[in-house]
Amino acid sequence: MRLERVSFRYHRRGPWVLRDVTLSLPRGRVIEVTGRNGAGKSTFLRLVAGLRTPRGGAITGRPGTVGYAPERFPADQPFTVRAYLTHMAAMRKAPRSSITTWARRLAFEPLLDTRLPDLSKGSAQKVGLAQALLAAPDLLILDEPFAGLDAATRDSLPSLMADLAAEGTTVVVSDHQRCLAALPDLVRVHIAGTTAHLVPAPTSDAAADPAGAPLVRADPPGREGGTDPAGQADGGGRAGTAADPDDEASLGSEGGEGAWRVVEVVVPAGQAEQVISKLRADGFEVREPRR
Ligand SMILES: Nc1ncnc2c1ncn2[C@@H]1O[C@H](COP(=O)(O)OP(=O)(O)OP(=O)(O)O)[C@@H](O)[C@H]1O
Repeated sequence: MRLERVSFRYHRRGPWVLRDVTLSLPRGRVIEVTGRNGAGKSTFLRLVAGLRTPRGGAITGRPGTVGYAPERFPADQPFTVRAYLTHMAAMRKAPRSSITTWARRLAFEPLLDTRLPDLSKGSAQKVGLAQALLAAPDLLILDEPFAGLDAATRDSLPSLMADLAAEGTTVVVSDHQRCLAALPDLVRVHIAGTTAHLVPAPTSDAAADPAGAPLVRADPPGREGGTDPAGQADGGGRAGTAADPDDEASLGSEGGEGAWRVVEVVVPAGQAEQVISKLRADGFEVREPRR
C-alpha cells in the first residue's frame, strides 16, 4: 500500500492533521504507528483503513479485505456478544466458526451470551478485536489494541499479530505503550508535526541512529491554522462521528480513491439509536440532521 502526498484535515478551514505524507506500508509486516497524544495516529489509521479519504494526495494498493478495530469499542449496542459477532460475520461473509475460534483465542468464550453494554472495558476491546479478525483481513488496523487488556491477552497479542503478518496480512497498529517493540521485523511509522516518517525499528540493523533515520520522509510545511486542537478528538476511534455537518468536503470526495456517498436512511424512531450504533460499529459515519 502506498500513501502519495496524502494530506488530511477534518474541516475545510481547520488545521492540517497530516500534510504531504508519502510512504509505503509493506505487505505482510506488523507496522507500529507512534506519536504523541493528538499527533494524528487515529487519523492516519482511519485514512489507511479507508474510513476517511485524503483531502489531497492518494492512497493506492489497499487490500480487498480490511479489518478495523477502533480505539474504543462502541459497546452501547443492545446485543449479546454472540448476536453481534454473528451479524458481523454474516456481513463480512466470514464463517460462523470464526466466532468461536476468536472467542477462544482471545479468551472471551464464556462471555458470548453477555450483552455488550455489560462487558468490562477489556472484554469489550476483545470483542472489537474479534470483529476485526473475523473475515481473515488482508489489512488489519488496530487503534490502541492493548488498552484495557488483561496481562495474558496483552502478552499474546504481539505474537498473534506476527503470525497474521507471516500469513501475509499487513497489520497496522497504533500503540502508545510500545508493546510491540520486541517484535522482530517491526516496521515503525512515527507521526509528528503533520508528517509521518517510516523509520527502522530500533531492533533492526539499520537503526544505528537511535532516533531512527527516516527511510522516507514527508515534507511538512507545518500545521496550518495555528492551533493544535488536541482534545477535540471524537472520543477515540469511531470513524467520523464528529464531522461538521456543514462541511461537505469532510466527505473527502476530492483526491484519493474510493469517494464516499451520502445516503439517507429512514428508520422507525424507536429503532434509530440501535441502527446508529450498528452503523458506527461497522465503521460508517453517521450524521443526524439538524432539528
Ligand atoms: N473527528 C474529528 N474532528 C475534528 N478533529 C479531530 C477529529 N478527530 C481527531 N481530530 C483532531 O485531529 C488531531 C489528531 O487526532 P488523532 O485522534 O488522530 O490523534 P492521536 O495521535 O490518535 O491521539 P491520541 O494518542 O490521543 O489517541 C487532533 O488535533 C484531534 O483533535
